[in-house]
Amino acid sequence: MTPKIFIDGEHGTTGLQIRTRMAGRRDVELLSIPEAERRNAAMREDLLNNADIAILCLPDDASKEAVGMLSGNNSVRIIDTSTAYRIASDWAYGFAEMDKAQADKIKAARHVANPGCYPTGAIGLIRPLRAAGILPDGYPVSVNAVSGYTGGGKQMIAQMEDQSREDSISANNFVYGLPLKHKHVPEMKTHGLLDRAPLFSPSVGRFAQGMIVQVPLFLDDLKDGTTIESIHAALVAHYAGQDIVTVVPLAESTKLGRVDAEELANTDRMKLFVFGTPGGAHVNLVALLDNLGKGASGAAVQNMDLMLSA
Ligand SMILES: NC(=O)C1=CN([C@@H]2O[C@H](COP(=O)(O)OP(=O)(O)OC[C@H]3O[C@@H](n4cnc5c(N)ncnc54)[C@H](OP(=O)(O)O)[C@@H]3O)[C@@H](O)[C@H]2O)C=CC1
Ligand SMILES: CC(=O)N[C@@H](CCC(=O)OP(=O)(O)O)C(=O)O
Repeated sequence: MTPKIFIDGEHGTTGLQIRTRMAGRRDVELLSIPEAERRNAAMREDLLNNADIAILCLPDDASKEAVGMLSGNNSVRIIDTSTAYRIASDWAYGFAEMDKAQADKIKAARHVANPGCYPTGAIGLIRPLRAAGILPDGYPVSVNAVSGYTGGGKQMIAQMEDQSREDSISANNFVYGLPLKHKHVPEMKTHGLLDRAPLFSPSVGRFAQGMIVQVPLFLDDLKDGTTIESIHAALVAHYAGQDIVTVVPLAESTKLGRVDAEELANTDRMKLFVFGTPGGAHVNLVALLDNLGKGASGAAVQNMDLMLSA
């Protein structure tokens, strides 16, 4: 039988992008709710319970409510794109490339938590270095990032695009998360295998989709003998055989003068770079992705496909 998929929140930013990615697919049947009924709880509950996989594209509270609507149902599998379950031990974390066993965990899981956009970049850079023993216990990790404004969902899109609104945003680039308590920090710490919470400073630019995540490192404070080449080699080994997450060769990245945050917009891929000078004191790790691609909707469809392949 053709598996039935219901996207709860299908008329929002992430939901719409998932729907677009599924358009034309004949191997799945999409259950749909009319836009005007998107908050009709009885209708949602019915559709949720009739799906084989429910993809939740809702704010955290509404996600928890949807999971509650499925509490008596032992067959529906869930992919949640919110922050609600990303460090819950009974949910599989939906970052298939984060280590060798993760894709199989996602395949077998009933409940999958889709990663946050910024954590996808940060964990993608940090976890391989923790696993290889290069990034020692206690290292004070900083994560600096810029996102396209669709990362803020329907509300921020309207604030950036409609300057007649009372709450419009006129800045072309702004830093936020200033109290340093962003909701993505616990997820970066847990799945980045860090013993100290990273210092995370996000920002938004006046472009719709795209993201750069940077993790600067002091080589002297890493495992003895670490070099730009050994860091790059550890990332290359970690992502060997992957095609969605790739590591840019040093010979290529050393020639670059800049990295464009929009380069991977409208793709589901992520590129990792290691910048610095051989023999120098510092390296800067950079992840490039689309906040709505590998950072959200692309990852959700990848996870759905893994679950359907079980
Ligand atoms: N945008 C991004 O880049 C990313 C987003 N995410 C996560 O994905 C989830 C969705 O975010 P995003 O698509 O950006 O948000 P949007 O605000 O664009 O869309 C959310 C959708 O959910 C609907 N909704 C809100 N509350 C309820 C409710 N109680 N019952 C039913 N429907 C409801 C909204 O309807 P209404 O229009 O009526 O408000 C809207 O259609 C969030 O948890 C977000 O954190 C994850 C990674 C990246
Ligand atoms: C630009 C912007 O506002 N971005 C969002 C994160 C987008 C994302 O990844 O959302 P979830 O973790 O909720 O899934 C923020 O900083 O809250």
